[in-house]
Formats: sequence, C-alpha cells, structure tokens
Amino acid sequence: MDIAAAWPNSLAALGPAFYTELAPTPLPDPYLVGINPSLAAALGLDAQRLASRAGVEAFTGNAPVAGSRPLASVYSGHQFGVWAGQLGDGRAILLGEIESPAGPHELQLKGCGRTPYSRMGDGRAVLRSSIREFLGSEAMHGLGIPTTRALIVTGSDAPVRREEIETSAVVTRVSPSFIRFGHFEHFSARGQIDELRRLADYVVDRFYPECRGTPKFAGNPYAALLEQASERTAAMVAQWQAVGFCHGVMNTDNMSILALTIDYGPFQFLDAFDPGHICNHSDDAGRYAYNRQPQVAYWNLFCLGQALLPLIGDQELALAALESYKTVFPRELQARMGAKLGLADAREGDRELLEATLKLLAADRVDYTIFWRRLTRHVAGDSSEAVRDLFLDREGFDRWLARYQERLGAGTAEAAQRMRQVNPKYVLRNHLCEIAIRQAKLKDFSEVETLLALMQSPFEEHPAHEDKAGIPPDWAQHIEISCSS
Ligand SMILES: Nc1ncnc2c1ncn2[C@@H]1O[C@H](COP(=O)(O)OP(=O)(O)OP(=O)(O)O)[C@@H](O)[C@H]1O
Ligand SMILES: [Mg+2]
Repeated sequence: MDIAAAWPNSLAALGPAFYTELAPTPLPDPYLVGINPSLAAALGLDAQRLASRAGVEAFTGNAPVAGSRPLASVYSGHQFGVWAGQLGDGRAILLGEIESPAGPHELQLKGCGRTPYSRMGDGRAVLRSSIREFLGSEAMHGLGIPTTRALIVTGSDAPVRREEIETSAVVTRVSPSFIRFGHFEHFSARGQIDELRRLADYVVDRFYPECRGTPKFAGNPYAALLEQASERTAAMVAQWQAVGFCHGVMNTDNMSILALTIDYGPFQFLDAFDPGHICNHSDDAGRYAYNRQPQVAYWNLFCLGQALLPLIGDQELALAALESYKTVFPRELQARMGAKLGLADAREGDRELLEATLKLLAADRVDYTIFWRRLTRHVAGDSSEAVRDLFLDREGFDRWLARYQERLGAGTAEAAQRMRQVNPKYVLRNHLCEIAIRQAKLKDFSEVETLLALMQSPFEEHPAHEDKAGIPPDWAQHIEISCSS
C-alpha cells in the first residue's frame, strides 16, 4: 500500500534508546469494520483506497505501508498511583508521519501484535474495545475536545482471550504525536538525562516553540514546557468535566504531552449525573471517579514535573510552573459551564448558581446530557415542562429555575444560540456503543458507521436518530466496562 510520498519519522531520529523497530504481526483474513472519511479527507487521503482490500491488509499490519518505518516506543508510568516501571507500546506500532494539509500527523496501529514492551500481554486488541476507541475518539473530536483520532478499524476472527474468547481488531490512530508523560518519566527514572533532554528539546522545538526565548522562569524552556502542558491539560480536563466525560484510566502513561485525550479504554460519557461516578469496573477505590479527574490530572502533572526536574534544575521553578493549573482549571471550567448555562459574561454569584445546578442534578440523578439539551430548548422558547419532568424534586427545580431565569435576564434568543453550540444532543453513551458492538460481532457494521456520522456532528438535531438522544434503557446501567481490552 502506497499512501504517502514520504514517511519522515522524527521520533526515530531521536535515536535507538527511544524505540525498537519491528513490523506488525499479521492477522488472518482481515475485514473492514469502520473507516473515517472526514479524517481521511482532512489528511488528504483517499478513503476508498484505505478501505480497499489492499488498505485493509496494510492497516491490519499484514502488508507493508510503502516507505514507513514501523517502531514501538518505550515509556514508563504511574498506574493507579503506583510507579509501574517500564511499560511502552505493548500493542501499538508507529508507522511514521505523513505530511497533510492539516500538518504532519503520525499514524499508529493499535492491536497489531507483540512488541518488546508487551510484558505478559498478547499484543492484541479486541473488536469491542477497538470500536469503542474508534467511536469514542471521534465523538470527542466532534465535541471540540482535543484528542487522538481514529482513521480505520479492521477486524479478524483470530481469537483473543480476555474474560471470554473474543476476536481481534486493529485501530489506526492519528495524532501529531503520541508522546506521553510516561516517556519523560522513563528516561528520568533511569537517570538517562541526555535522552531526557533530547526528548524535551524535541517536544519543545516541534510543539511548544514559544517555550524558547520566554523571559518566564529565568528563561528555562523546560519549566515553560511544564507550564504549557499544565495549562493545556487544565483546559482539556475542564472540557471533559463540562461534557460529562470520564476517562477511566488516567495513569501517567495515558496522559499526552500535547494534552490530547488518549487511550480510550473504560471511558464513559455520564448518563445520570453522579459526581462520584466510577466508569472503570477495575477501579475499586474510585481513584479515577468523574469528580476526581481534575485532581488526578494535577497529580499526573506533578509526576511530569518531577521527571523534568533534572532539566529544570530547581524545585521552586518546577512548582511555579505547575501553579497555573490551579487558576487555569477553575477559570476554564467556569467558562465552559457558564456557556452551558447560556451566560454571556461572568458575574458574581455564577459559581453558586452552577453549584446549585449540579447539586440538583445529582440529588435526582438527572440525565446529564438530556438536562442541558432540554434546558437549551426551554431557553429557546419551549415551556419548561420537559426540563421539569426530569426532576423528582419539582419545588426545588422551580426555585432553581426562577433564580436561573433572573440571572439570564433578557436576550434569551442569543443565549439559546450559544447553548446549542455547547450542549450536545448526542454523546457516545455506553449502550449505544454496545448495540454497535453486538451487531459488529455478527459482521454488521452499519451501526458503527451511523454512530460515527452522528458523533461527528453532535450538536445538530438529526431527527431520524431521536432514539439515540433519549434516556438510556435500564440495561445500560449494568454494562460493565473494565481495563480488559
Ligand atoms: N493486550 C496487550 N498486549 C500487550 N501489551 C498490552 C496489552 N494491553 C495493554 N498493554 C500494555 O500495557 C500498558 C498499559 O496499558 P493501557 O491499557 O494503558 O494502554 P493501551 O490501551 O494498550 O494503549 P494506549 O495507551 O496506547 O491507548 C501499555 O504499555 C500497553 O501497551
Ligand atoms: Mg494506555
């Protein structure tokens, strides 16, 4: 398969300490599960060619992609708060970069066989989790949240053992970079300071050039990098919270240095609003519960700061670089939530109004997405009945509504306009994914295609898909998503 004239690989240029070159391991009789035409177009690729027989073979790892130089990178990380030592791409292989109208992007196959970093794993990914990653990352992109993306998913009937026997799949992910906090932790923990500096210089020069020549932090570019990563991570997590996204495995090896949402494992978009919701069935202690995500992100940034300390040279400077998380996160969250309420500006008392809103939602376990969308409709002119119906505590709701309407004041048409752009009608709920997965197991991939299109424009009405915007069925509560993928 020949899709790009050249495949530069800037990560490979860092030197052999950073990776192992190896080819993917083939899978028998691969088939197409899903293709992402809009991402293909954005990258200047021909979706039909990607989805052809030759494309399916190549993106399963069965035939070379001409000019690419496949490799698996090494990283380490903290998992569930504990140092886990060396991890690395145990089931992902980077093909290299392609130049595209959207700038250089890396292509990576996930689930394409064992690597030197597989430890006890089989190097595979199951169809179920690959569909979740494909749709989940595109749903986040559709919501305007920074994320890695997914170009194509292929499947094979080759069995994979998880809790039960499942089948294999490979997702081709796309990102400007797949470098994680864990890459920095790896070299720092081993005292490989030259490699650590090479990595940091690479990331700064390529993605954060403004970190050079800044008068901040006594001109220390690595402290500036830490601050930039902190601020971007704060903004990303504020977006997660606002849309009700639970990541599920916020280990430091799943935190992107570019603050892109990465690793769609046990993630979930909230159904009923429960601040302490734990989406990952393996997370017994609730370390990664929805309402803990902002603190966990800071904890992870602290690990990044420790990893960068040999370059920053001064603990005070590193702490100062982390400091802005504490102002950027609340500011971003307030802005996002204010927009969801349709507020044009920030005023005193808004925080209390927001807290009262969330308290009311939590008390009655109101569906998070439906609440905001119905509120939008009300602000646009519909009666308040549809929102009110979501609550058991009707009097509490009435008092809240009066307070909200007073704050909103006149100009509701503009407010509704704003709200429609930030309160999605569709999110990728677990049960929607589950239905698509069940059908895909029977080789019917139409629901994957439908959901992809829907999640790429989640703020639109799509009247033909009203059923996918409703209250989830009871069985949705019993779906258990764990780290097993
Ligand atoms: N089936 C597997 N075979 C080999 N290695 C695996 C497998 N599943 C996970 N790993 C490795 O275990 C570590 C932690 O896994 P985690 O679930 O965070 O990542 P992942 O889902 O494999 O990938 P990514 O973070 O790239 O999306 C990583 O080093 C990962 O490569
Ligand atoms: Mg991971």
